[in-house]
Formats: sequence, C-alpha cells, structure tokens
Amino acid sequence: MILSDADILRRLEDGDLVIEPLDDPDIQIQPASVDLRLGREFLEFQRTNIPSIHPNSEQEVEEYVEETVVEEGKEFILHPGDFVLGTTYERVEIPPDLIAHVEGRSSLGRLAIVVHATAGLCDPGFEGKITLELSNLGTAPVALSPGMRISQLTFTELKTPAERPYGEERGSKYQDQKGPQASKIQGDREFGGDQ
Ligand SMILES: Nc1ccn([C@H]2C[C@H](O)[C@@H](COP(=O)(O)OP(=O)(O)OP(=O)(O)O)O2)c(=O)n1
Repeated sequence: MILSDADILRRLEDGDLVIEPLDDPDIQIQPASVDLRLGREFLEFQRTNIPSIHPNSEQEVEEYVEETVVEEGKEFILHPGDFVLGTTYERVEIPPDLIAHVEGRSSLGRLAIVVHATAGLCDPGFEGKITLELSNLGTAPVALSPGMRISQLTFTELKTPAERPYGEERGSKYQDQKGPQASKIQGDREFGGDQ
C-alpha cells in the first residue's frame, strides 16, 4: 500500500518516519509523496586520462570525482549530457516497515532533468541524505538552484517489517551519508565471507 498525505503526516507525527528539516509541510507534502529539496554539494566526474574506471578500485573512483559546493545564491548549471551526483537537503529515516522510492518531478522532467539514473530505492532502515543521480537529457543547459524542490519520495508499506533493516546489515555502505556519496561498491560483501 502506498502512503497518502494523511498516512505520511501520521507517520511523521508518530516519529518513526523522519524527514528533516520539513520547513513547510503544506508545500512539501503532496497527495501521496513528499517533495525533497536540492542540497548545495555536488560530485562531478572528471574527464580523466584513466583508460577505464574499475568499480572495485576505491582510488580510481575517488580520483574520478570532484566535489563542488555551490555558494549561497548561486546556481549549478547542468549541461546537456552531464551526469553528476547531488544530494537532497533533507535527511530521512525510513522505518523497518516502509520502503521509499526516489522519483523525479514532472516539472523538471519536462525540462529533461532526471534525478535517478538507475537506483531509486531507499531501504527500510536507511538513514541519511539521499544521493541524487542527476542528468540532463535535453539540449539546453539547465540551472539548478540549491533549495529548489528537485525530487519526490513515495512510501510503500511492507506486508511485514524487514527483519534485517538497512544499517543493521553488514555492508550498509551508505548509512548516515551526509552529502553526495560516490560509489562504495568496493565495500560489497563477498559471497560466503565478510567484507
Ligand atoms: N538514488 C539513491 C538510491 C539509494 N540511496 C541510498 C538509500 C538506499 O537504502 C542505499 C542503498 O541503496 P542500494 O541498496 O540500491 O545500493 P547498493 O546495493 O549498492 O548498496 P548496499 O550494498 O549498501 O545495499 O542508498 C541513495 O542515497 N540514493
């Protein structure tokens, strides 16, 4: 079952679902979702001389990305074909009986802005800011302003709460992330062993 505005408000009041800061619930809470704002930190990918990125090489992944922090009142220009990691301004805590989906907003989709390339799922138990996989599929640069409502989160109730919520599992690599986080696939658990 997908939560409606009334369900979302009830869960927020109960305190097990957390979205903070929720400065203006009247604006941010939609009929069956919550709009999340864009933070000011971005990870941009370098046009490097590395012949290829090996996902298992932490060093290559780190060399590949560079952080930009947009100053107060300034914009981040996302050029056609660009792919950057952004972050939500809000921090969330998803309780064990909910799963959250990161979705785009139609108004930005109509400008060819995509907020998640592939991964759009926030696990039961996840806590932290959400990393946005931002791209511009259009033909014109688009100015993104920190603080603008960039994405929306929907919530689905699980039939039974997760027995091993994210964060309690070994290998919950993105728990408590505080800004855009590059891939930590090097931290994947090996089958049949510890990570
Ligand atoms: N666009 C997204 C999608 C997810 N997440 C966060 C919330 C998820 O609970 C967490 C892990 O997502 P996945 O399970 O899709 O990622 P992995 O399988 O790579 O990570 P892990 O091995 O830690 O489960 O990352 C995020 O910040 N931004």
